[in-house]
Amino acid sequence: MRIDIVTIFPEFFSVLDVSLLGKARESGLIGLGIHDLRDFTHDRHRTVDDTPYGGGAGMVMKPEPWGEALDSILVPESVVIFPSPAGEPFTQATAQELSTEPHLIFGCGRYEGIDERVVDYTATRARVRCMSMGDYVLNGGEVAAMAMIEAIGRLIPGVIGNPQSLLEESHSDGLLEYPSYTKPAEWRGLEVPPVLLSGNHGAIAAWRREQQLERTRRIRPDLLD
Ligand SMILES: Nc1cc(-c2ccc3cc[nH]c3c2)n[nH]1
Repeated sequence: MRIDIVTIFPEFFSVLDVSLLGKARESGLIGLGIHDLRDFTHDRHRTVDDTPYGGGAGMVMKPEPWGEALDSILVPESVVIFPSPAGEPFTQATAQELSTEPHLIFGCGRYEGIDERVVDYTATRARVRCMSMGDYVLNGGEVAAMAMIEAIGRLIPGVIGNPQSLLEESHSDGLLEYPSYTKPAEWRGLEVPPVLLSGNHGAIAAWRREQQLERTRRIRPDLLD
């Protein structure tokens, strides 16, 4: 997979050079390109925003720099993702779906957002997804893009050492994950559930499934609808 990111804060994504995704890049599993939107401006002040038509507070990102930036990286197979509080919910299912794509482009907005014509025009040349990370408002798309890149990247075969662990996490099967324990067997008067020390794998699997269902009912009943 190749991932390209367009942003006015390219340094924000330098963290992708380390940890899990850093290794995936070194091994060639993920190609990464980070593009400064201001490199696609032509005025002395490298202007990327202007006042909104129709009035209102704040500034809107100009379409021209976005058009040139996306022209420089877009191919018909691309999926262009615009983080947005007005987008469709990004879920584990979305991450799974996008992890099979050959090319993702993340368009990180700032200010009050990007001129809508950028979304409309880009949709004539590639698939466009406006995606929300949740019902709260960030100052820009970079944090959302970072979260999506991590959620997607870790699902790419070969990125995670033990793919079995992907099968047992929250949301991988539509339920919250079961509680986990490790040594010591007793800690500050708290003991590990005895079934986990029994060696009875059938009983352990049944207990874990029940824990998933109980947790999901208690914490996220909406997942059971
Ligand atoms: N889930 C979520 C996305 C955002 C978001 C995404 C892009 C921009 C650009 C300017 N403000 C933004 C906010 N907030 N919350």
